[in-house]
Amino acid sequence: MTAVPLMIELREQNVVIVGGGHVAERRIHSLLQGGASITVISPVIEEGIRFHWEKGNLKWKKKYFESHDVDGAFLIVVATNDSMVNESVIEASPPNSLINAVAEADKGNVEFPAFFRRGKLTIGISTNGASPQLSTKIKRDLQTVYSEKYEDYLDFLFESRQLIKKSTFDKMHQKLLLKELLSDSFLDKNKQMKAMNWFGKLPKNEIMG
Ligand SMILES: C[C@@]1(CC(=O)O)c2cc3[nH]c(cc4nc(cc5[nH]c(cc(n2)[C@H]1CCC(=O)O)[C@@](C)(CC(=O)O)[C@@H]5CCC(=O)O)C(CC(=O)O)=C4CCC(=O)O)c(CCC(=O)O)c3CC(=O)O
Ligand SMILES: NC(=O)C1=CN([C@@H]2O[C@H](COP(=O)(O)OP(=O)(O)OC[C@H]3O[C@@H](n4cnc5c(N)ncnc54)[C@H](O)[C@@H]3O)[C@@H](O)[C@H]2O)C=CC1
Repeated sequence: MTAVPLMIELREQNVVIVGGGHVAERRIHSLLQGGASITVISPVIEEGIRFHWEKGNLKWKKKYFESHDVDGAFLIVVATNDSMVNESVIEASPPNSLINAVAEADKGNVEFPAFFRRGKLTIGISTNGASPQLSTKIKRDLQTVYSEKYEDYLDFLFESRQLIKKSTFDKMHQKLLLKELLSDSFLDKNKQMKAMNWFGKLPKNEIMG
């Protein structure tokens, strides 16, 4: 069996992270980007987690895990260094909750891919648990191919698409035009501005507004 990639909306969802070590810190870094409502259960926490706790970005319960700690959780990150504790967290998890078991992936039902963002572009890599370090290596390779330039480029593609969709061009022409924007030459800011100027002047389809 192989896991299916999904992008997930976690804004204000209850996420419980059991354990406050290095892996928990890595998860927090990703989850805060999604606006999750995070509670960390751990007697001690890494500096990076403390930083976010002091800023009010997450809750911290300074204690050992107890089964009621995962009540009402949407996503649970099982990240202690004690396999017996990890086991009891999984057992206490509500039915249908998402579980990321960092020490034994098979015991959970969601995995975190290696990923990076360029504005609206997200590139995630998974090896289905075979080699997380290969994922990291591939991520570094792709970071050079999809450089910082892509951040503005994605905004350009987004805005152009809105304008093209509102134009009187038929669907076929719209699709062709959108495809043309994938030419590397549009990574150039000047070319983007010229194109936007042109798209802005296209007659609009009044029915679509
Ligand atoms: C299945 C998965 C489930 C999940 O955690 O979601 C999982 C599972 C496990 N990882 C383990 C070990 C390590 N993981 C890393 C690093 C990363 N691990 C990540 C994801 C995943 N790890 C998911 C699969 C993703 C995929 O298939 O690629 C990354 C990509 C993303 C992230 O963590 O955010 C992140 C890179 C961050 C980045 O660069 O972006 C390192 C290196 C390091 O820490 O520097 C080591 C030590 C070296 C080694 O063992 O390889 C162990 C053994 C633990 C033990 O020995 O006890 C297990 C448990 C098992 O194999 O069952
Ligand atoms: N998925 C991944 O990417 C990786 C997974 N791992 C696995 O993840 C585990 C955790 O790794 P690290 O974060 O580096 O460990 P760590 O040793 O830095 O942190 C462990 C944390 O668990 C907490 N803890 C221990 N007992 C607890 C309890 N009863 N209740 C609540 N919290 C408790 C500790 O206070 C500590 O904060 C490792 O044992 C290893 O098996 C390790 C590296 C990468």
